[in-house]
Amino acid sequence: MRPFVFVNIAMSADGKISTRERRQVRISGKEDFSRVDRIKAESDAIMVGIGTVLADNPSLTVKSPDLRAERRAAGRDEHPIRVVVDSRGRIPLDSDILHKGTGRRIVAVSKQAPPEKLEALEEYATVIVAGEETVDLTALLEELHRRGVGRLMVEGGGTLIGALFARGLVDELQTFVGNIVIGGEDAPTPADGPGLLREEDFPRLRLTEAVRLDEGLLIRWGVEKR
Ligand SMILES: NC(=O)c1ccc[n+]([C@@H]2O[C@H](COP(=O)([O-])OP(=O)(O)OC[C@H]3O[C@@H](n4cnc5c(N)ncnc54)[C@H](O)[C@@H]3O)[C@@H](O)[C@H]2O)c1
Ligand SMILES: Nc1nc(=O)c(N)c(NC[C@H](O)[C@H](O)[C@H](O)COP(=O)(O)O)[nH]1
Repeated sequence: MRPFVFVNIAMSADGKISTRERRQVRISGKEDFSRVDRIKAESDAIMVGIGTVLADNPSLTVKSPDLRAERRAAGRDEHPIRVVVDSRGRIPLDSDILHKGTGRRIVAVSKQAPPEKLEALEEYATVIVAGEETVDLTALLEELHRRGVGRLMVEGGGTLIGALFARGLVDELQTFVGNIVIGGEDAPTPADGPGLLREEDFPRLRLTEAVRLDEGLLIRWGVEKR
């Protein structure tokens, strides 16, 4: 058993999620950021790859005091569990994700992570070891489910999202398309990594919503079961 997994990503009109230097870019407007805050508050956990932590240093906390109060009233932590997928345990110990906001953190590593780093990390987060070289995403999702995660939001980046799609581990995709053009063949996109080759392996999507938001478009897709 694994959680319901949905991906939320903001991309430019030309399909890029940041610059070729992997510098964070503001693609969403106010309306989209408040939508993101709401879907975050509705989740049990929120997951990113280490590339996103190193590039953006996000805290992944719920920003709205009202939404935090709603979670508390429902007997939940103020913020969803923050999960970092970090094969070699590269996460800096002063990352915002380990410090900002109350609540639980999980760092998922593979057997390649140095034991002394894991020991230091355990002061701030629960460490889950899954996989030999990279993190075994299927095993990680099963472990998160065992720990009570029913609804998991994935905030990127492209490498992690590409790997989740390739393994058939995504149930829904929410894409905000913003009104800028970033360009660059090396700029990250919503599903990076090696990509898929055979058409029969491509995840098929079902359009569930397309609405104007800010100066862009929010598109929601369900992923067909294979
Ligand atoms: N626009 C947006 O909504 C948005 C959201 C998040 C990130 N970003 C951007 O994305 C970029 C970061 O993305 P990225 O692709 O470099 O990194 P990422 O966040 O996808 O992290 C990738 C890393 O995860 C680790 N990993 C461990 N196990 C793995 C597995 N089984 N499969 C895949 N990866 C595994 C690897 O170390 C890998 O390098 C940054 O430029 C950031 O600004 C944009
Ligand atoms: N939805 C969205 N629109 C964007 O324009 C953009 N650049 C991101 N990027 C995702 C990313 O990693 C963010 O930086 C975190 O969603 C915010 O992290 P904070 O909790 O505020 O620290 N996400």
